[in-house]
Amino acid sequence: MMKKGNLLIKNAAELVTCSGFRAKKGKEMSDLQIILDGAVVIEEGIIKAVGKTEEILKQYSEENYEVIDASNKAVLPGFVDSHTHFLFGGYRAEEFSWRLRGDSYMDIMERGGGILSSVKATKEATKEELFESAMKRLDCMLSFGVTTVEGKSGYGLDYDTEMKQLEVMKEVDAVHPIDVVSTFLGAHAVPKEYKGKEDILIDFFIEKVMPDVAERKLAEFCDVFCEDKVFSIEQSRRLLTKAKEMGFKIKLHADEIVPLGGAELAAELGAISADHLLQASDQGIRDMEKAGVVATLLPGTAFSLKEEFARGRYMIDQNCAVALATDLNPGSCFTESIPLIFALATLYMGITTEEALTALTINGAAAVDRADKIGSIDIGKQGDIVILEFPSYKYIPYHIGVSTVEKVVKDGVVVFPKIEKV
Ligand SMILES: N=CN[C@@H](CCC(=O)O)C(=O)O
Ligand SMILES: [Zn+2]
Repeated sequence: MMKKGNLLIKNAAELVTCSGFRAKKGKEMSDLQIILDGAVVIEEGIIKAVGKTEEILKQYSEENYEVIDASNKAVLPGFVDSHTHFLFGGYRAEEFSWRLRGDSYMDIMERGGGILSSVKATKEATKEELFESAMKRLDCMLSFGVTTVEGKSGYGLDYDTEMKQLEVMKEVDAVHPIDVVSTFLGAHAVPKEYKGKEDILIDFFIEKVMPDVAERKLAEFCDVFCEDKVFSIEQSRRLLTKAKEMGFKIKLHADEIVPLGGAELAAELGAISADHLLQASDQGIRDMEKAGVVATLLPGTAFSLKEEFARGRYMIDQNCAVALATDLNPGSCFTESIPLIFALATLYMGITTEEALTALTINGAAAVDRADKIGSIDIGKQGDIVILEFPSYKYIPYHIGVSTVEKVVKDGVVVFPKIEKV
């Protein structure tokens, strides 16, 4: 059980609350609900009061709390990185250089590399090795202000390795300050022996793996790589429909490389989010808006694969709720960097700084179905807070690619920088 703190943060130049308890759509994404000279009180890890410093100090005595003076600093909700594959064995640096020389991501996968090479390395890795490397990646994310992360299995594709990934994710969640939301992504790639027999693999997940994952509560979400030459719309529909019956919430890797209709399927099935969406159709975007599916965009991946970015501006103008995430993985996007995501979203996707901040806080929370608990500085939510070294959130994309985070608070406790006792 992580420690829960009693903390009072006062004199914040900007207290950027991002206030809300559900995903923000379209124009709502620009409304950050900022309190100038703001203060926030956290008791037992939960936000108790939010307001102007003067008002808060009339009601709450500083001597009952650890106090942080945030003069000349902006205070924001902790970031929610709602799409990652942070737990994996091995690396694929060689593949990166193949891509630089012109090989495509899908070609590398077709010839047995890509995801399948991470599957091999993850099968070979011990639980201890997976744990150690995952903890290191989460430490890096924490330094960027991430307080909740979604993590997927999918580098196993067999019973034992999928379970191993999910079990280690649970162990990491128990000891690391960042909260981990787990997703079962068994249907992430097709091993050689299942080529042309994808339906049999889907049956295997439905019958043999998912019931145990559900019973052992190893994952909250079920996801699928719905893509040409991976899993079809029909196979994805079958898998996710069963997943819903078993109590999983659902997500899709949708319309990343080919416009297959993944966005439409996400809306039809009532998915919590559809992710990537580089090739999502106008109809798919309209369907997602109507069905309230969060569009999770991963600009780091488009950048790393040298693809056109997803149409973030258009989606927001169509009144969608957009989230942004790193997609940290060993292949298509090996980065934990929130500043990089901010830079790409604002400079290349036509997304404003305000919208990007919403996309990484309350909408990230909505993408993991936790908008009632995290993603904003509201009374009753977890005391997950980021303090910048600068007086305004506007410095985040302006200081290009560099972290502006000075302190991170999780459940009312300062967890970054780590205070080493001497
Ligand atoms: N596109 C599919 N899956 C991952 C990549 C995983 C990998 O290349 O290892 C993604 O979201 O980008
Ligand atoms: Zn992914």
